[in-house]
Amino acid sequence: MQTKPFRIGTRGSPLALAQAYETRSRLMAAHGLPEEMFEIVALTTKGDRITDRSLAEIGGKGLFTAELEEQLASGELDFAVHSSKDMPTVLPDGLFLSAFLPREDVRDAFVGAAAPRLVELPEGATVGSSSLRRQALIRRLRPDLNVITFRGLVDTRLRKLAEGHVDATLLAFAGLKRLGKQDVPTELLDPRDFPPAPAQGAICIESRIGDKRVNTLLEAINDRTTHNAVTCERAFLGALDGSCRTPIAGHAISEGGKIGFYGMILTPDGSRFHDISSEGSATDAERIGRNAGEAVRATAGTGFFESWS
Ligand SMILES: NCc1[nH]cc(CCC(=O)O)c1CC(=O)O
Repeated sequence: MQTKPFRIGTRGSPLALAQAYETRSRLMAAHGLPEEMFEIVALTTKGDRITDRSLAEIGGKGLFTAELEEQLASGELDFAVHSSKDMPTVLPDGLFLSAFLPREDVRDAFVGAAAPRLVELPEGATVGSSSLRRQALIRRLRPDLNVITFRGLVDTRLRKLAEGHVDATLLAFAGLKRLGKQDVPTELLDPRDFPPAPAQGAICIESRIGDKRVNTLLEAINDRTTHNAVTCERAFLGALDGSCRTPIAGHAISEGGKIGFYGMILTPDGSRFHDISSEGSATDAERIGRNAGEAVRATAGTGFFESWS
């Protein structure tokens, strides 16, 4: 008897679709299944529809995931493929992140029209970015620059750059690579000066807790090292992220059973920041991240978070 195909939920953006296709290919290879066993279902989310305001303004990360999660919970979809970076730290009851694909390059890419490197931009040049973290990190390194909010699909942003709306922009290198645009960056930013967003560069799969058929399928493509690193980074974010208005960076490297973590919070103007390094056993990934978040929160004090809101 022919089994029903798995229904894979995704956003409809070119990046999201590329990520869903990559997931399907890995599942086909891991299980020797034909393409017909997977049906890709693309949904338009609220985050995709509203492109003229910053995410923090319109309600944060859940905007990209709510519709997919409703259809997952109702059984309309079997699993959903996401950029881990876009996932809220708290998921709806009954859903979990069941698998992570091997992580892509975590670095932010600088795309400069006026100069190839961030440090070489002329004084007062305009940089477009939608991310509070990137905006704050740019201002920290280059307080003279004019940083503007700049949302939309990768192609839209690159077009606006080409048309001269801005002198430079920043994008995740991972996303550019997945779109075949690895040659677009004029500089790749060092994660020590420019730490990435928690979970940047990692594709995750969300499914129903207790759905044995689906979770067994997904387990085969889970990358343990990525799972550990992203779990640590998300725990850091979870310990800090009350409002989604705080610029937060976090990067964990998991290797040989160990995990090393570096995290940072900044004021939106980049004038003040607190950072933390910690390490431990990879089996403690979640605790290492959460402890780092609590420690940095305590060092910063409540005044730090209230100083700009
Ligand atoms: N919110 C947008 C988003 N979510 C994930 C990525 C890139 C891919 C990734 O980090 O895995 C991007 C685009 C960007 O930041 O340039």
